[in-house]
Amino acid sequence: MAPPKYLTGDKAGIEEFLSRFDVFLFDCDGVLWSGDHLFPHVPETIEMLRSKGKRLVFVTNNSTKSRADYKKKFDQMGIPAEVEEVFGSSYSAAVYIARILKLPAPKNKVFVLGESGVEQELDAEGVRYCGGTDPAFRRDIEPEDFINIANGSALDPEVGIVLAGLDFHLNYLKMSVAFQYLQRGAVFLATNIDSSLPMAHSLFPGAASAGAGVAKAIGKEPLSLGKPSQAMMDAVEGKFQFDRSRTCMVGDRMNTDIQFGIDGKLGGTLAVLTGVSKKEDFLAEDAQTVPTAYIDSLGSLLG
Ligand SMILES: O=C(O)[C@H](O)[C@H](O)COP(=O)(O)O
Ligand SMILES: [Mg+2]
Repeated sequence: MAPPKYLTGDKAGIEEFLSRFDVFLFDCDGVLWSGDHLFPHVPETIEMLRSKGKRLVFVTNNSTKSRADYKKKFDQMGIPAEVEEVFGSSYSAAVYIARILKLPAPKNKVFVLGESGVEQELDAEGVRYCGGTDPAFRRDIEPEDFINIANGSALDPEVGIVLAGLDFHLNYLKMSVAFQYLQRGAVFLATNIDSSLPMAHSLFPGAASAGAGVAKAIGKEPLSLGKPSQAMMDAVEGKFQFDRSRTCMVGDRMNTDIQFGIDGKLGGTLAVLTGVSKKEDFLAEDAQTVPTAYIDSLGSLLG
C-alpha cells in the first residue's frame, strides 16, 4: 500500500491533488467542526473548492440531526451549503427502510433508539415509528414495566424494526423494550457503528456504544446503514450521480470515512487530523486502512 502523501504546506501538492477530483464527499464531525466548535478556515476552504467548480456532498454518520437540521447548523456556522447536499445516516436508514426493506404493513413500524434527526427522516419517507424522543420513555423502569413488557401489553404490535442510532437519552427501559421487539422477530438496524463521537475536542460514546447493550442482549449486531456501508455509497451515488474515479472522500476516521471511500473504489481519500484518527493509526506498518493523502486540518487546503 502506497504511503499517504502529506499535503499541509505543500501548495503544488495540494493543487495537483485537488485537480484529480470533481466531487468531494465531506464528513462533518471531526472535519468541519467538533460539536459546536467550527475548525479554523472551514467556510473559506469550502468557498475555495466551490470557486474551482468542485461539487460537494456532506456525508455524515451523525443521526441526531436531519438534513434540515444540518442546513441550519451550516447557516449558523457560515458554511456555504445547501440542504440538498446533505446525506446523513438517518436519511440513509429511512431510505433503506422505506424503499428497500419495505416490510408489509401493518408490521412495518420502527422502534427508535435515537434522537429527532432519525424521526424527521422517517417522517420524510412516510415511515411510522415510536420510541425515540417520546418523553414516555425518559424515565426509570418500574416493577410493573417488567410485567407489561413481557406480556406485550406495553408493546406496539405493529413494530417490525428496531433502529439504533446515537441516543443521548438511552436508558434501561428503552433497551428492554427494544430487546423485547427483537426477541419477537423485529429486524435489527443501525444508522451507524461509530464507537466514539468527537465533541468539545474530546471523545464521547458513539452510536455503536448506544446500541451495544441491546446487541449484546440479543446476541447479534445490527445491519448498519452508515459509513462504511456500501449500501450508503450506492444511495449517495444514486442521488448525486458522480464518476467514482473523480471523487474523493474527506474524513477524520479510518474505519468509517476512509474505509467508505476505499471500499467504494473512489479515486481517492483524504484524512484530516482534527478528529478521531491520529496519523500513527495509518502510518503504522500494519495499518489496515490507509488514505491517499492527509492534512493537519481542512483549512490546510488553502495552502
Ligand atoms: O457516534 C456517532 O454517531 C459518530 O461519532 C458521529 O456521528 C460521526 O459523525 P461524522 O463524523 O460521520 O460526521
Ligand atoms: Mg467524522
